[in-house]
Amino acid sequence: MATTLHIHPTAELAPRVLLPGDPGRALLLAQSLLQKPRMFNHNRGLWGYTGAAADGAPLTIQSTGMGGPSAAIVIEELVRLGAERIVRVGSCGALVDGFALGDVLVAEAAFATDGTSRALGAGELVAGDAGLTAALVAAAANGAAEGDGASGAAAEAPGADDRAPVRQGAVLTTDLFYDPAGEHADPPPRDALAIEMETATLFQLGALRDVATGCVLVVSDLLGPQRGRIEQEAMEAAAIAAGKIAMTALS
Ligand SMILES: O=P(O)(O)O[C@H]1O[C@H](CO)[C@@H](O)[C@H]1O
Ligand SMILES: O=c1cc[nH]c(=O)[nH]1
Repeated sequence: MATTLHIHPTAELAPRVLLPGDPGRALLLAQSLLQKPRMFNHNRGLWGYTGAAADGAPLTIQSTGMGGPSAAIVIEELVRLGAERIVRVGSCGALVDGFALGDVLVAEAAFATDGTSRALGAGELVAGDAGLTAALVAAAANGAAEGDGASGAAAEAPGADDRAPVRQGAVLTTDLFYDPAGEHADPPPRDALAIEMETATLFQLGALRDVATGCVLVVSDLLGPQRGRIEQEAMEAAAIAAGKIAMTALS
């Protein structure tokens, strides 16, 4: 079996991959979405799994760890091993009003304010694959219509009826979760809906390596006018909903 310096496959890699940051979320998604999951990687604590998705074809779920440098290593090695379509299933902090904890957001582009994507040559804004993004939006809309998109927490939140069921737009990718300069080193670009740490790197590497990339995010934090942090149980339910959206988009 082919191997790489950091990802040491212990099962086949599927050509389509879900990419959470959190290794625990990789395990949760593997247990929730895959038939007969097998460990794909455990080197460096970056848990990954391969099994059969709902459509019967193989799907790999591989964690990146946190931040662009770790994500860039994992994505590069997955591509070298044969990954063709990759969807990040991440968490984010909403920067604007209108989100509730557990909402799902499709990131169609990322403002590259992190060092990794910039080192890879990203300009100010880097986009994901248009077809994969459209498939994510469609899958999220269907999931929301069936009550399976945003989490129950979002559905019960005050003002939930006023929100579009699926939000799509640009996110801000940054290097710092804890920023000593304040909430953010720079005022966030006005049209960034949320902040997170890996999407610009994923999209830039996708463009460089000719691999289709997309991103669906769960709102785990409210950083705009309203403040809050999601509970673990609600995070897990929303992550499974986001994972289903990503799996459907890759079908
Ligand atoms: O939940 P994940 O996918 O790790 O994503 C977000 O969560 C981490 C920070 O808590 C960063 O990796 C950020 O991008
Ligand atoms: O990077 C991140 C991820 C989740 N929530 C945040 O506030 N920032």
